[in-house]
Amino acid sequence: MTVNTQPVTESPDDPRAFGLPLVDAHSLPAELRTLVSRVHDLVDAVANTEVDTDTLAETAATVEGLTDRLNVARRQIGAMVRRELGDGTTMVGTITNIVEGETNPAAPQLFLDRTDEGLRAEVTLNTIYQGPPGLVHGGWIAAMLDQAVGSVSAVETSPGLTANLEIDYRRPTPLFTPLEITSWVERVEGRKVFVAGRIRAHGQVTAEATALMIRVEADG
Ligand SMILES: CCCCCCCCCCCCCC(=O)SCCNC(=O)CCNC(=O)[C@H](O)C(C)(C)COP(=O)(O)OP(=O)(O)OC[C@H]1O[C@@H](n2cnc3c(N)ncnc32)[C@H](O)[C@@H]1OP(=O)(O)O
Repeated sequence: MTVNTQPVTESPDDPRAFGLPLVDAHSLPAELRTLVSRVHDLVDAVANTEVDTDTLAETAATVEGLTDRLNVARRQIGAMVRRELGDGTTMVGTITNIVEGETNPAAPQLFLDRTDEGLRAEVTLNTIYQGPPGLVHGGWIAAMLDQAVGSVSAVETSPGLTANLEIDYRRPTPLFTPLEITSWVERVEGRKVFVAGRIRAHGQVTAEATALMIRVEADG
């Protein structure tokens, strides 16, 4: 049996949650956010460490114990989070989303916010997201753009799934550099939402995406 003892707001009536457990981002405990951030740093430390084997073995045992401690109370798969955007509107997504999820230490925490054109985020990536030396992995570039175009479609129309995603890699996307990610809706035809997005580093476009999102309705 799993028990969730965290003091979070349950709001099952938002149709964008598809009947799944939904919490408001602002009600997540500060302690959880701190833990996520510390583990994010831990992943980077593990990925890059050259310490001696005794330290490695001790650390592995410690981490195993911590994992067991946390696993006594797990969220339901698909649990959702609702975040408030700068203009007061809200966005709903899975709480462990690999790009944006508040509780996911592996996520780069790409927090998109509303602009006049669509959505925008800024993020700086470290070697956890490395593909070629010093550069962001192409799959991660696609993942961030998928998130950005999927989210703008959800915010400006209603939630949907990516049917098609096309990426043009224009220039290498550097690590340890602020990246600006933007997305916007180009047109809507019934359930089909045609969207686009881009990533810029130092003001120069490094990648561009076009995508087709298909809006889905909650059952019942
Ligand atoms: C569940 C929602 C969660 C919400 C979370 C919100 C946060 C968002 C952030 C998340 C961001 C991350 C996002 C992710 O990671 S989403 C995860 C990755 N995507 C998927 O897993 C989707 C898999 N595919 C499907 O489930 C189905 O194919 C879908 C649902 C997409 C459509 O199957 P459905 O049976 O419903 O519809 P339909 O087949 O009648 O097609 C409808 C229309 O679309 C046209 N068409 C279809 N495919 C293509 C194509 N490839 N190119 C061009 N056109 C295409 C088709 O011809 C038709 O046109 P028309 O004949 O009407 O003119």
